[in-house]
Amino acid sequence: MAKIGIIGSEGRMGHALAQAIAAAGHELSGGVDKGGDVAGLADRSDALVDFSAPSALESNLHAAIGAGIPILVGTTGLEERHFAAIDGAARAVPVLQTGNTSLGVTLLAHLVQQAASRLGNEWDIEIVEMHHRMKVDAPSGTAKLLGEAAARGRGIDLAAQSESGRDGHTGARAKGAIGFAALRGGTVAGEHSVILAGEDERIILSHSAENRSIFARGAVRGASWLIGQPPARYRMEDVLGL
Ligand SMILES: NC(=O)C1=CN([C@@H]2O[C@H](COP(=O)(O)OP(=O)(O)OC[C@H]3O[C@@H](n4cnc5c(N)ncnc54)[C@H](OP(=O)(O)O)[C@@H]3O)[C@@H](O)[C@H]2O)C=CC1
Ligand SMILES: O=C(O)C1=N[C@H](C(=O)O)C[C@H](O)C1
Repeated sequence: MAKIGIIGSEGRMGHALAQAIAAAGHELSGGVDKGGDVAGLADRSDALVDFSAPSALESNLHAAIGAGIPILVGTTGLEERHFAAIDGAARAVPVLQTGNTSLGVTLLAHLVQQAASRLGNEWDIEIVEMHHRMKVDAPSGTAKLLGEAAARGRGIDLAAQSESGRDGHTGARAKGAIGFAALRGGTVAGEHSVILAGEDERIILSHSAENRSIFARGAVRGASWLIGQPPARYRMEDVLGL
């Protein structure tokens, strides 16, 4: 049994995570939200799980380092400086960062990488996602993760070849681009489709999250797996043995 602390405990994911911690037989060591004592939470936890906001990331990493415990970062909307901070923290403690903690999306990313590597760049890749009306970042962390998988398969740099936010006279699609489209509405937990569009045919690889429990279960599995691992940066693939 592990003592797991939640950052963002009063949020949608925080509530789902509290249930998943109990269901897995672990102990909830406590939770913090904006302005809370994250260092104090880290001191009484075996691992931290962060589903909060990018602005909280650096103090969360410091708290994990201060207590010498692992941290799983599920927060999305992260930028380059956040990834640099994660790399730095991973020299001191085990850190797992992912845009999606579910088994299904982790496997989907593998399938996308394989499909992209086998099909030439005359096959256009578009990633479409839909989430609930309260989501604040776009494209979703999962869409970016799937885009990275497709880019790895193609052997290209995603940042240099992504197209998003098309509007107005955009001109023709650039050959080899990976496109993103984000829809928002209702209470959708998470829908992602990777469309590989070729001459006269399309392959569509999709994942539907029916509720947040899949993310919560994956996060609990990831956090408990991190305990006892040496300091490094980990991925959900490591946890799930994929
Ligand atoms: N990786 C994955 O598998 C998944 C990732 N996510 C991501 O997790 C994040 C949270 O999602 P969700 O639960 O829906 O969002 P919510 O807005 O429902 O919850 C966020 C929580 O974080 C708290 N918070 C905000 N700022 C801070 C801070 N500086 N320090 C500590 N706590 C803070 C909020 O508190 P307050 O209200 O006081 O601001 C709130 O309780 C998002 O980035 C989302 O994209 C979501 C699902 C799955
Ligand atoms: O904000 C959400 O709700 C979700 N965020 C993650 C993302 O940005 O991909 C994961 C999931 O799709 C739900």
